[in-house]
Amino acid sequence: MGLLIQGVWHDQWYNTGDHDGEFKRSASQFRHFVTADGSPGPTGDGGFKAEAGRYHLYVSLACPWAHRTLIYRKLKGLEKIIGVSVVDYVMKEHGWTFQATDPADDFVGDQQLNHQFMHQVYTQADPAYSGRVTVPVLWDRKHNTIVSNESADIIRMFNSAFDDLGAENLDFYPLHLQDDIDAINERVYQDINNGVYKAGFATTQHAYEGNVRKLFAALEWVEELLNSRRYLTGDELTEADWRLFTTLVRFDAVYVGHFKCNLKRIADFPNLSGYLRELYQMPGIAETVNLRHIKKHYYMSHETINPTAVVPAGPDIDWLEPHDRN
Ligand SMILES: N[C@@H](CCC(=O)N[C@@H](CS)C(=O)NCC(=O)O)C(=O)O
Repeated sequence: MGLLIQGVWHDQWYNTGDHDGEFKRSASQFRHFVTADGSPGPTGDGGFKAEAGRYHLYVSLACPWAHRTLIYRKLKGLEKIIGVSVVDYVMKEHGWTFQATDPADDFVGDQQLNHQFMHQVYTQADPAYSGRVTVPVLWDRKHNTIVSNESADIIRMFNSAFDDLGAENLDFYPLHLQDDIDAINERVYQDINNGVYKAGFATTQHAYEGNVRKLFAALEWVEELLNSRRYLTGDELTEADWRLFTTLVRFDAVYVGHFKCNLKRIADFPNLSGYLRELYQMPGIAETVNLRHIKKHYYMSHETINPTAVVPAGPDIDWLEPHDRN
């Protein structure tokens, strides 16, 4: 794990020392938007028009943020027009790499730029880049640069910008639900999506306790919401659900043990566990979930948390068990 400083790679772990043992996620720096006509989006510059074959997505199958973008690429039917490159699951002194630890993973590699390391993709976009080298990244082959390294923005682009190019007619951010989605996203992001990291990367008891309690209070809140609602905002499946899904699907396999989020498992919440299975069982979704990469990534990459890099065998989860939600 490391970062780029003025385009030079430095191997260093997250610094929690300046924040009382709290993990602070840094803001994404490439914030342009692909739009149907190339006009500027909510942030960044214009000039990124939706075109078949022009954009390429870099992901880790382990990463919950990158996973959102893979789900959208699948559900919106964008696989033929947006290529993808997958990094290896081990992220250590070189950060994300394109060298497969397991030779059977022939899908690991940089299909677009042929680099060895993800940080080279960043320095190709900006030779003086300073900051973390994160996935996902949406690459523009035309301008030879990064459009965005913010998953929340990339899924909004995938949701609508490619609709004239034959994308599936599905809208996960419909106008009438946008306020509800934004409000739910905010708490889910702070306390659940990022909450598991804030608990897991905390380096003081105090920081850990505060974050793990908030996380479980938020899970109880969602459990309660799902008593009366099929999905987070009601009857329609939206962006809010997919953003929660990628954390839930990793929870019992990784966050309970590795990140010490162990007050309960998702399996112990009747609504959340049925809801998780319902989403998992939707067409195309299971193909985006690689629990081998997920488990190996966390347990083998975070040396300060799991120095032996031993990966636990369980839990044994039956994803295809009926979800009983209707
Ligand atoms: N805000 C970003 C966060 C992405 C992110 O933090 N990705 C992690 C992987 S799960 C990463 O690449 N971390 C590498 C690092 O921080 O050095 C997004 O949602 O796109």
